[in-house]
Amino acid sequence: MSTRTCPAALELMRRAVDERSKGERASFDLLQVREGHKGDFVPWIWHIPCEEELPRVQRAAGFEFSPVQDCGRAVWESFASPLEVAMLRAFAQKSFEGHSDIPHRGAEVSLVLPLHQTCHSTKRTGIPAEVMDFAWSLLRRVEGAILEALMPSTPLELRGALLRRVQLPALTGHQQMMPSHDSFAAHADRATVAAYHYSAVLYLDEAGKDFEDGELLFMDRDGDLRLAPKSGQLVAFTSGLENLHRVVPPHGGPRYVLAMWFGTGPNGPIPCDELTSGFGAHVEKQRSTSEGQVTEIAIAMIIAMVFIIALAAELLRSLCTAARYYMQSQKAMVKVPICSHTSGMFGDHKQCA
Ligand SMILES: O=C(O)CCC(=O)C(=O)O
Ligand SMILES: [Fe+2]
Repeated sequence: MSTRTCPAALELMRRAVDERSKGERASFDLLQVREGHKGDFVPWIWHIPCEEELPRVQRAAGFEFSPVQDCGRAVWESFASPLEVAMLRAFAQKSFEGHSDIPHRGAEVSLVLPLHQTCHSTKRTGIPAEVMDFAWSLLRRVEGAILEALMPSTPLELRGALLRRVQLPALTGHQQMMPSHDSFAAHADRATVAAYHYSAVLYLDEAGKDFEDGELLFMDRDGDLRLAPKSGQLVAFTSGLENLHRVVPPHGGPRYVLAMWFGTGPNGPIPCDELTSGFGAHVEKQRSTSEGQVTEIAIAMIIAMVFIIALAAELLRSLCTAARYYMQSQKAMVKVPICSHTSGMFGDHKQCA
């Protein structure tokens, strides 16, 4: 069974989006609604009723799952250190901009891909071990934070992790955003991928500083709740329709995030072909670039060799000519006798050497 879309779930989501997109909507700052906050080093936690219809239609369509009993959202204001943020950003930039052979899909690079047991051998290309170790431990920390704040009833399994850059106007070519993954459209993560039960987003930039707008909006029935990204901030939420959300398009700079999804229950790892779909285009591009470079170098070497051979032939010819002249002049010098004339009592006398 595919872990991906279920048409009935998508239809439900479409209806919820229609219903919540009508008319003027009130808008509040999520962090101003301070229920559940206990102190500076603990997350803001909101418990909200679960949306039951989505899991129901997914189960009817044959998707297995462990029910998510407690729904909610949570925000950690400084979850990742500035060094961790800088490392993730640098790694994302490097992979998007072609300075490595890390597989990416448009402006997304998957961190889960190289760690996946069945994809591991074929797709572990170019990602430095220290980056993977660091990313892996960060992902485990996020998992631990979700377990603590949102209390799933069964252990979590990592089912997706994408480093993503959103930039407007969108870049073209191999760095363009994936239309199917653009988070500007209102959605519930679990409606688009049935195996996603908990979502988390780590922000690597700051709204109002690195870009304008770009807030995450939870589209609640009574209005929108805005969360303005801050560097190092983590937001986690249950992935059902209770957390229908969208991203306000940012302006004036790229907006980097690490988006992560976890699942409970028996789905198991997402099949390799689903995880790898669309990834790796840049690797191919790089290969063809390096093949092109090899051809160019070979042509340049052949031209240089022809030039050197012609030069050497010319040099040899000049040397031979010079040597011939020299030999001839030597011969001429030998053949011409050097004579001296002397006159004496017994007549003229000629003596040649
Ligand atoms: O970038 C964000 O703030 C949210 C991203 C998101 O909703 C998603 O990737 O599903
Ligand atoms: Fe989402």
